[in-house]
Amino acid sequence: MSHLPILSTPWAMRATAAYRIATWGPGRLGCLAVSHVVSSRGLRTPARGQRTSGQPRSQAALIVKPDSVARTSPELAQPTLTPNIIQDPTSCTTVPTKDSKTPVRTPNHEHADRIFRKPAFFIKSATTLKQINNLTAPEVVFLGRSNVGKSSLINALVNRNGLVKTSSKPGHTSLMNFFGLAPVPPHSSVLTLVDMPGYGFRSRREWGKFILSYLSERNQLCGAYMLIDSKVGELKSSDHHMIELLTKHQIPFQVVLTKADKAKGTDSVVEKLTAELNQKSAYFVQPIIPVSARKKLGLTALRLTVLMTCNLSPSAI
Ligand SMILES: Nc1nc2c(ncn2[C@@H]2O[C@H](COP(=O)(O)OP(=O)(O)OP(=O)(O)O)[C@@H](O)[C@H]2O)c(=O)[nH]1
Ligand SMILES: [Mg+2]
Repeated sequence: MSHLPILSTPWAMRATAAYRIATWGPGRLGCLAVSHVVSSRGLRTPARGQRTSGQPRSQAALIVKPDSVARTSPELAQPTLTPNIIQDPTSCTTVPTKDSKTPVRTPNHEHADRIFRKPAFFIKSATTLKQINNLTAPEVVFLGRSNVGKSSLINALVNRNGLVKTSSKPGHTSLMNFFGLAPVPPHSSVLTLVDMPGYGFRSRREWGKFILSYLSERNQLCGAYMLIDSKVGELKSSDHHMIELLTKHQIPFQVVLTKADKAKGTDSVVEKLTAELNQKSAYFVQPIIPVSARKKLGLTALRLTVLMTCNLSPSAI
Protein backbone atom coordinates (compact mmCIF):
# COMPACT_ATOMS: atom_id res chain seq x y z
CA MET A 1 0.00 0.00 0.00
CA SER A 2 1.25 3.48 -0.74
CA HIS A 3 0.07 6.63 0.92
CA LEU A 4 -0.66 9.94 -0.67
CA PRO A 5 -0.36 13.21 1.17
CA ILE A 6 -3.63 14.22 2.81
CA LEU A 7 -4.40 17.51 1.14
CA SER A 8 -7.72 18.21 2.81
CA THR A 9 -10.87 16.50 3.94
CA PRO A 10 -12.60 14.21 1.45
CA TRP A 11 -15.52 16.59 1.35
CA ALA A 12 -13.30 19.54 0.48
CA MET A 13 -11.47 17.46 -2.11
CA ARG A 14 -14.74 16.51 -3.71
CA ALA A 15 -16.03 20.05 -3.66
CA THR A 16 -12.80 21.34 -5.22
CA ALA A 17 -12.87 18.72 -7.94
CA ALA A 18 -16.52 19.42 -8.59
CA TYR A 19 -15.76 23.13 -8.92
CA ARG A 20 -12.98 22.43 -11.39
CA ILE A 21 -15.17 20.13 -13.43
CA ALA A 22 -17.80 22.83 -13.44
CA THR A 23 -15.36 25.08 -15.24
CA TRP A 24 -13.96 22.46 -17.60
CA GLY A 25 -14.69 22.05 -21.30
CA PRO A 26 -16.88 18.99 -21.65
CA GLY A 27 -18.70 19.73 -18.45
CA ARG A 28 -19.16 23.43 -17.81
CA LEU A 29 -21.90 22.12 -15.61
CA GLY A 30 -24.54 23.97 -13.76
CA CYS A 31 -24.56 23.86 -9.97
CA LEU A 32 -27.35 21.30 -9.94
CA ALA A 33 -25.32 18.62 -11.65
CA VAL A 34 -22.31 19.31 -9.51
CA SER A 35 -24.14 19.09 -6.19
CA HIS A 36 -25.79 15.88 -7.39
CA VAL A 37 -22.40 14.31 -7.99
CA VAL A 38 -20.95 15.54 -4.75
CA SER A 39 -23.70 14.06 -2.65
CA SER A 40 -24.84 10.96 -4.45
CA ARG A 41 -22.16 8.32 -4.32
CA GLY A 42 -21.07 5.75 -1.81
CA LEU A 43 -17.64 4.18 -1.84
CA ARG A 44 -17.22 1.67 -4.61
CA THR A 45 -14.49 -0.84 -4.66
CA PRO A 46 -12.41 -0.20 -7.73
CA ALA A 47 -11.81 -3.48 -9.29
CA ARG A 48 -10.61 -5.94 -11.67
CA GLY A 49 -14.20 -7.06 -11.79
CA GLN A 50 -17.36 -5.20 -11.20
CA ARG A 51 -17.52 -2.54 -8.59
CA THR A 52 -20.07 -2.62 -5.85
CA SER A 53 -21.94 0.35 -4.59
CA GLY A 54 -23.31 1.33 -1.27
CA GLN A 55 -20.23 0.94 0.89
CA PRO A 56 -19.52 4.00 3.01
CA ARG A 57 -16.94 6.47 1.78
CA SER A 58 -13.97 6.87 4.02
CA GLN A 59 -10.96 9.08 3.96
CA ALA A 60 -8.80 5.98 4.00
CA ALA A 61 -10.23 5.00 0.67
CA LEU A 62 -9.06 8.26 -0.79
CA ILE A 63 -5.52 8.11 0.47
CA VAL A 64 -4.66 4.43 0.19
CA LYS A 65 -3.95 2.79 -3.11
CA PRO A 66 -6.56 0.03 -3.23
CA ASP A 67 -5.24 -3.51 -3.27
CA SER A 68 -6.98 -4.14 -6.52
CA VAL A 69 -5.01 -1.48 -8.33
CA ALA A 70 -1.73 -1.77 -6.48
CA ARG A 71 1.04 -3.12 -8.64
CA THR A 72 1.88 -5.57 -5.90
CA SER A 73 -1.47 -7.31 -6.14
CA PRO A 74 -1.07 -11.07 -6.48
CA GLU A 75 -2.86 -11.00 -9.81
CA LEU A 76 -0.40 -8.62 -11.41
CA ALA A 77 2.51 -10.27 -9.70
CA GLN A 78 1.83 -13.55 -11.46
CA PRO A 79 5.05 -14.29 -13.25
CA THR A 80 3.19 -15.52 -16.30
CA LEU A 81 1.47 -12.18 -16.76
CA THR A 82 3.48 -9.22 -15.58
CA PRO A 83 6.90 -9.73 -17.18
CA ASN A 84 5.32 -10.34 -20.52
CA ILE A 85 3.03 -7.37 -20.25
CA ILE A 86 6.01 -5.18 -19.58
CA GLN A 87 8.66 -6.71 -21.79
CA ASP A 88 7.13 -8.31 -24.82
CA PRO A 89 8.04 -5.80 -27.51
CA THR A 90 5.40 -6.43 -30.13
CA SER A 91 2.40 -7.53 -28.25
CA CYS A 92 2.91 -5.49 -25.18
CA THR A 93 3.92 -2.11 -23.94
CA THR A 94 6.98 -1.37 -26.00
CA VAL A 95 6.67 -0.27 -29.56
CA PRO A 96 9.22 -2.42 -31.36
CA THR A 97 12.24 -0.94 -33.07
CA LYS A 98 14.09 -2.47 -35.97
CA ASP A 99 16.47 -4.08 -33.45
CA SER A 100 13.73 -5.80 -31.48
CA LYS A 101 14.06 -9.52 -31.11
CA THR A 102 11.26 -11.76 -32.22
CA PRO A 103 8.61 -11.34 -29.53
CA VAL A 104 7.68 -14.16 -27.26
CA ARG A 105 3.96 -14.71 -27.13
CA THR A 106 2.52 -16.48 -24.15
CA PRO A 107 -0.79 -18.36 -24.08
CA ASN A 108 -2.30 -15.32 -22.36
CA HIS A 109 -1.46 -13.16 -25.36
CA GLU A 110 -2.98 -15.74 -27.68
CA HIS A 111 -6.13 -15.88 -25.58
CA ALA A 112 -6.43 -12.10 -25.41
CA ASP A 113 -6.15 -11.79 -29.19
CA ARG A 114 -8.62 -14.63 -29.65
CA ILE A 115 -11.22 -12.99 -27.43
CA PHE A 116 -10.92 -9.70 -29.29
CA ARG A 117 -11.46 -11.57 -32.58
CA LYS A 118 -14.98 -12.38 -31.41
CA PRO A 119 -17.52 -10.38 -33.38
CA ALA A 120 -17.66 -6.77 -32.23
CA PHE A 121 -20.86 -4.84 -32.68
CA PHE A 122 -22.36 -1.45 -32.00
CA ILE A 123 -24.87 -1.64 -29.17
CA LYS A 124 -26.14 1.91 -28.81
CA SER A 125 -25.40 5.54 -28.23
CA ALA A 126 -26.60 6.90 -24.95
CA THR A 127 -27.29 10.18 -23.27
CA THR A 128 -28.77 8.90 -20.01
CA LEU A 129 -27.89 6.08 -17.64
CA LYS A 130 -31.40 4.67 -18.00
CA GLN A 131 -30.69 3.88 -21.64
CA ILE A 132 -27.86 1.53 -20.67
CA ASN A 133 -29.49 -0.19 -17.71
CA ASN A 134 -29.82 -3.39 -19.70
CA LEU A 135 -26.08 -3.61 -20.46
CA THR A 136 -24.68 -5.82 -17.74
CA ALA A 137 -21.35 -7.05 -19.09
CA PRO A 138 -18.17 -5.70 -17.49
CA GLU A 139 -17.28 -2.41 -19.09
CA VAL A 140 -14.23 -0.24 -19.79
CA VAL A 141 -14.28 3.32 -21.06
CA PHE A 142 -11.83 5.08 -23.37
CA LEU A 143 -11.34 8.73 -22.49
CA GLY A 144 -9.11 11.48 -23.76
CA ARG A 145 -8.84 14.84 -25.41
CA SER A 146 -10.53 15.36 -28.76
CA ASN A 147 -8.68 13.72 -31.65
CA VAL A 148 -6.35 11.68 -29.44
CA GLY A 149 -7.39 8.48 -31.21
CA LYS A 150 -10.06 6.89 -28.98
CA SER A 151 -12.34 5.69 -31.75
CA SER A 152 -9.46 4.46 -33.90
CA LEU A 153 -8.09 2.51 -30.97
CA ILE A 154 -11.37 0.68 -30.38
CA ASN A 155 -11.49 -0.24 -34.08
CA ALA A 156 -7.94 -1.56 -33.86
CA LEU A 157 -8.59 -3.51 -30.67
CA VAL A 158 -11.51 -5.37 -32.20
CA ASN A 159 -9.95 -5.64 -35.68
CA ARG A 160 -12.82 -3.81 -37.30
CA ASN A 161 -11.96 -0.78 -39.41
CA GLY A 162 -15.08 1.33 -39.58
CA LEU A 163 -16.94 -0.11 -36.60
CA VAL A 164 -16.42 3.23 -34.86
CA LYS A 165 -16.42 6.37 -36.99
CA THR A 166 -13.19 8.35 -36.85
CA SER A 167 -12.16 11.71 -38.21
CA SER A 168 -9.15 13.99 -38.43
CA LYS A 169 -11.46 16.77 -37.26
CA PRO A 170 -11.48 17.08 -33.44
CA GLY A 171 -14.82 16.65 -31.70
CA HIS A 172 -16.10 14.01 -34.11
CA THR A 173 -17.57 11.59 -31.57
CA SER A 174 -20.47 13.42 -29.99
CA LEU A 175 -22.26 10.73 -27.92
CA MET A 176 -21.16 7.99 -25.62
CA ASN A 177 -21.12 4.91 -27.83
CA PHE A 178 -21.31 1.39 -26.48
CA PHE A 179 -19.80 -1.60 -28.29
CA GLY A 180 -20.00 -5.28 -27.40
CA LEU A 181 -17.86 -8.34 -27.98
CA ALA A 182 -19.83 -11.56 -28.13
CA PRO A 183 -19.61 -15.04 -29.60
CA VAL A 184 -23.12 -14.65 -30.96
CA PRO A 185 -24.01 -10.94 -31.21
CA PRO A 186 -26.02 -9.35 -29.81
CA HIS A 187 -26.39 -12.04 -27.14
CA SER A 188 -24.04 -13.04 -24.35
CA SER A 189 -21.75 -10.07 -24.64
CA VAL A 190 -18.58 -10.76 -22.66
CA LEU A 191 -17.39 -7.20 -22.53
CA THR A 192 -18.58 -3.66 -23.26
CA LEU A 193 -16.21 -1.04 -24.69
CA VAL A 194 -17.28 2.59 -24.36
CA ASP A 195 -16.12 5.34 -26.69
CA MET A 196 -16.41 8.80 -25.13
CA PRO A 197 -16.66 12.15 -26.81
CA GLY A 198 -13.32 13.91 -26.46
CA TYR A 199 -12.78 16.58 -23.86
CA GLY A 200 -10.82 19.81 -24.24
CA PHE A 201 -10.62 21.53 -27.61
CA ARG A 202 -13.94 21.47 -29.51
CA SER A 203 -15.71 19.49 -26.82
CA ARG A 204 -19.29 20.38 -26.05
CA ARG A 205 -20.66 21.51 -22.75
CA GLU A 206 -23.78 19.30 -22.82
CA TRP A 207 -21.66 16.13 -22.68
CA GLY A 208 -20.49 16.91 -19.18
CA LYS A 209 -23.60 16.06 -17.19
CA PHE A 210 -24.07 12.54 -18.50
CA ILE A 211 -20.38 11.78 -18.35
CA LEU A 212 -20.29 12.82 -14.72
CA SER A 213 -23.27 10.68 -13.80
CA TYR A 214 -21.80 7.82 -15.82
CA LEU A 215 -18.50 7.95 -13.95
CA SER A 216 -20.13 8.41 -10.59
CA GLU A 217 -22.88 5.81 -10.82
CA ARG A 218 -22.11 3.16 -13.40
CA ASN A 219 -21.56 -0.08 -11.54
CA GLN A 220 -20.55 -2.08 -14.60
CA LEU A 221 -17.56 0.19 -15.10
CA CYS A 222 -14.42 -1.74 -14.18
CA GLY A 223 -11.83 0.77 -15.29
CA ALA A 224 -10.93 3.64 -17.57
CA TYR A 225 -8.28 3.96 -20.25
CA MET A 226 -7.04 7.51 -20.54
CA LEU A 227 -5.46 8.24 -23.89
CA ILE A 228 -2.60 10.70 -24.36
CA ASP A 229 -1.17 11.50 -27.79
CA SER A 230 2.44 10.34 -27.63
CA LYS A 231 3.53 13.34 -29.67
CA VAL A 232 2.01 15.64 -27.07
CA GLY A 233 3.58 13.46 -24.39
CA GLU A 234 2.26 15.36 -21.39
CA LEU A 235 -0.88 15.88 -19.36
CA LYS A 236 -2.89 18.94 -20.30
CA SER A 237 -5.18 20.74 -17.86
CA SER A 238 -8.23 18.86 -19.12
CA ASP A 239 -6.39 15.57 -18.47
CA HIS A 240 -5.64 16.73 -14.94
CA HIS A 241 -9.29 17.47 -14.39
CA MET A 242 -10.27 14.05 -15.69
CA ILE A 243 -7.75 12.39 -13.37
CA GLU A 244 -9.27 14.27 -10.44
CA LEU A 245 -12.67 13.07 -11.50
CA LEU A 246 -11.57 9.44 -11.84
CA THR A 247 -9.83 9.60 -8.49
CA LYS A 248 -12.80 11.20 -6.84
CA HIS A 249 -15.04 8.42 -8.09
CA GLN A 250 -12.46 5.73 -7.29
CA ILE A 251 -12.18 4.47 -10.83
CA PRO A 252 -8.90 2.73 -11.58
CA PHE A 253 -7.38 4.08 -14.77
CA GLN A 254 -4.54 3.14 -17.04
CA VAL A 255 -2.84 5.46 -19.51
CA VAL A 256 -2.43 4.63 -23.19
CA LEU A 257 0.02 6.60 -25.34
CA THR A 258 -1.58 6.75 -28.77
CA LYS A 259 -0.12 7.30 -32.26
CA ALA A 260 3.21 5.85 -31.17
CA ASP A 261 4.10 5.45 -34.85
CA LYS A 262 4.47 9.24 -35.01
CA ALA A 263 6.62 9.70 -31.91
CA LYS A 264 10.39 9.29 -31.92
CA GLY A 265 10.72 7.45 -28.63
CA THR A 266 8.15 6.79 -25.99
CA ASP A 267 10.38 5.46 -23.20
CA SER A 268 11.20 8.82 -21.63
CA VAL A 269 7.57 9.94 -21.91
CA VAL A 270 6.43 6.73 -20.21
CA GLU A 271 8.94 7.24 -17.42
CA LYS A 272 8.04 10.88 -16.84
CA LEU A 273 4.28 10.31 -16.95
CA THR A 274 4.52 7.27 -14.68
CA ALA A 275 6.29 9.30 -12.00
CA GLU A 276 3.84 12.18 -12.33
CA LEU A 277 0.75 9.97 -12.25
CA ASN A 278 1.99 7.96 -9.29
CA GLN A 279 2.20 11.21 -7.37
CA LYS A 280 -1.13 12.44 -8.58
CA SER A 281 -3.55 9.56 -8.11
CA ALA A 282 -3.89 6.41 -6.08
CA TYR A 283 -6.11 5.06 -8.85
CA PHE A 284 -3.46 5.20 -11.56
CA VAL A 285 -2.59 1.67 -12.68
CA GLN A 286 0.73 0.85 -14.31
CA PRO A 287 2.04 0.20 -16.87
CA ILE A 288 1.50 2.97 -19.40
CA ILE A 289 0.96 1.31 -22.76
CA PRO A 290 2.19 2.86 -26.02
CA VAL A 291 0.06 1.82 -28.99
CA SER A 292 -0.42 2.60 -32.63
CA ALA A 293 -3.83 1.90 -34.08
CA ARG A 294 -2.44 2.65 -37.51
CA LYS A 295 0.54 0.27 -37.32
CA LYS A 296 -1.23 -2.19 -35.00
CA LEU A 297 1.37 -1.99 -32.26
CA GLY A 298 0.85 -2.58 -28.55
CA LEU A 299 -2.67 -3.88 -29.08
CA THR A 300 -2.24 -7.32 -27.54
CA ALA A 301 -0.90 -5.79 -24.34
CA LEU A 302 -3.89 -3.52 -24.15
CA ARG A 303 -6.32 -6.36 -24.86
CA LEU A 304 -4.80 -8.38 -22.04
CA THR A 305 -5.00 -5.55 -19.54
CA VAL A 306 -8.61 -4.83 -20.52
CA LEU A 307 -9.46 -8.45 -19.76
CA MET A 308 -7.62 -8.28 -16.45
CA THR A 309 -9.32 -5.01 -15.55
CA CYS A 310 -12.68 -6.69 -16.14
CA ASN A 311 -11.63 -9.73 -14.16
CA LEU A 312 -12.08 -11.86 -17.26
CA SER A 313 -9.52 -14.60 -17.20
CA PRO A 314 -8.27 -14.85 -20.79
CA SER A 315 -8.20 -18.62 -20.72
CA ALA A 316 -11.69 -18.97 -19.21
CA ILE A 317 -13.59 -17.26 -22.00
N1 LIG B 1 -0.55 8.29 -37.15
C1 LIG B 1 -1.61 7.85 -36.47
N2 LIG B 1 -2.79 8.49 -36.56
C2 LIG B 1 -3.84 8.02 -35.84
C3 LIG B 1 -3.72 6.87 -35.01
N3 LIG B 1 -4.92 6.67 -34.41
C4 LIG B 1 -5.75 7.64 -34.86
N4 LIG B 1 -5.11 8.45 -35.71
C5 LIG B 1 -5.69 9.61 -36.42
O1 LIG B 1 -6.07 10.58 -35.46
C6 LIG B 1 -7.27 11.24 -35.89
C7 LIG B 1 -8.31 11.19 -34.80
O2 LIG B 1 -8.71 9.85 -34.60
P1 LIG B 1 -10.06 9.46 -33.84
O3 LIG B 1 -9.96 8.01 -33.55
O4 LIG B 1 -11.25 9.94 -34.59
O5 LIG B 1 -9.88 10.32 -32.50
P2 LIG B 1 -10.92 10.51 -31.32
O6 LIG B 1 -10.13 10.60 -30.05
O7 LIG B 1 -11.97 9.47 -31.36
O8 LIG B 1 -11.51 11.93 -31.67
P3 LIG B 1 -12.89 12.62 -31.15
O9 LIG B 1 -14.01 11.65 -31.35
O10 LIG B 1 -13.01 13.82 -32.02
O11 LIG B 1 -12.67 12.98 -29.73
C8 LIG B 1 -7.69 10.55 -37.20
O12 LIG B 1 -7.24 11.32 -38.29
C9 LIG B 1 -6.96 9.22 -37.15
O13 LIG B 1 -6.66 8.69 -38.43
C10 LIG B 1 -2.46 6.20 -34.96
O14 LIG B 1 -2.25 5.19 -34.29
N5 LIG B 1 -1.44 6.73 -35.71
MG1 LIG C 1 -14.00 9.61 -31.55
